[in-house]
Amino acid sequence: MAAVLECVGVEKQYKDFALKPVNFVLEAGYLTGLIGINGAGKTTLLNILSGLDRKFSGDVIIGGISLKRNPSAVKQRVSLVSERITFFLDKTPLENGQILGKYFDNWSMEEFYVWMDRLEIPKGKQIYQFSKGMKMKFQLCFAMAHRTEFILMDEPTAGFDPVFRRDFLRILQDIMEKGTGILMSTHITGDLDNIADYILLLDHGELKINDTREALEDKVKREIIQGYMEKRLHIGELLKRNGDRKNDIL
Ligand SMILES: Nc1ncnc2c1ncn2[C@@H]1O[C@H](COP(=O)(O)OP(=O)(O)OP(=O)(O)O)[C@@H](O)[C@H]1O
Repeated sequence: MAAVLECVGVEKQYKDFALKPVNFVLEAGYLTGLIGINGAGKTTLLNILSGLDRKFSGDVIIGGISLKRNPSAVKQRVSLVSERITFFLDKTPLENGQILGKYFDNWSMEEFYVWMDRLEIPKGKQIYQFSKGMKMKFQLCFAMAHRTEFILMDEPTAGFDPVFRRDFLRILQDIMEKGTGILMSTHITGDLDNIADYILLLDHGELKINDTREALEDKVKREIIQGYMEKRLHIGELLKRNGDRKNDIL
């Protein structure tokens, strides 16, 4: 059975912001889009889910293991791709892999090479010389070599050029085909078209939508049809007002 990540009543309070109890379940092998405007709480939530931020209420359970009780075991099963994550910036991707890879049970140097080749990461260049997009790609390579069941991505497309943005969709599909679950935050909903299976919408720290994309599409289609019907009624009304009694039926 595919692993699940359960977010159970996760709450966090900052001075001027509250993440209200958040509950949802992610399934490995699917992509969930986490949508919200600036300041909605996306990064706050992703930092908690990845085990980076330990000061929160509630719990995160992956494959039955509690983040609160066993953070190191959970961190072996989830990785975070985020602009805020730091590696050894004065070292090369290869050196980072050699130094940090040994902390991860499932680390594969071979997989690390394969992904660095695929994403055209200069293996021998120090990371501080990388552009924003290159750093994000490097982190994705690192996450793939770490071979976790879930990858959390915080606005990954922000630094990508339009050409790579398109390639990135193919990459996400390949990752999912390997059985990995993806939770990807964005405020560009177009990034999720044709790829997201589930949608979460955060609004001022509150989870307002937690649904499949299909269900949301059906709802919108129903609303469009409803709108169309209303328009018809309005036209009927117009005709009536214009003295056309024949169209009373409308
Ligand atoms: N360390 C902190 N101390 C106090 N408040 C914080 C801290 N980190 C974040 N916040 C606040 O929490 C709220 C949510 O921030 P967060 O970064 O999670 O939003 P976001 O949805 O990721 O936004 P963006 O799309 O701009 O990245 C914001 O109001 C922010 O000011």
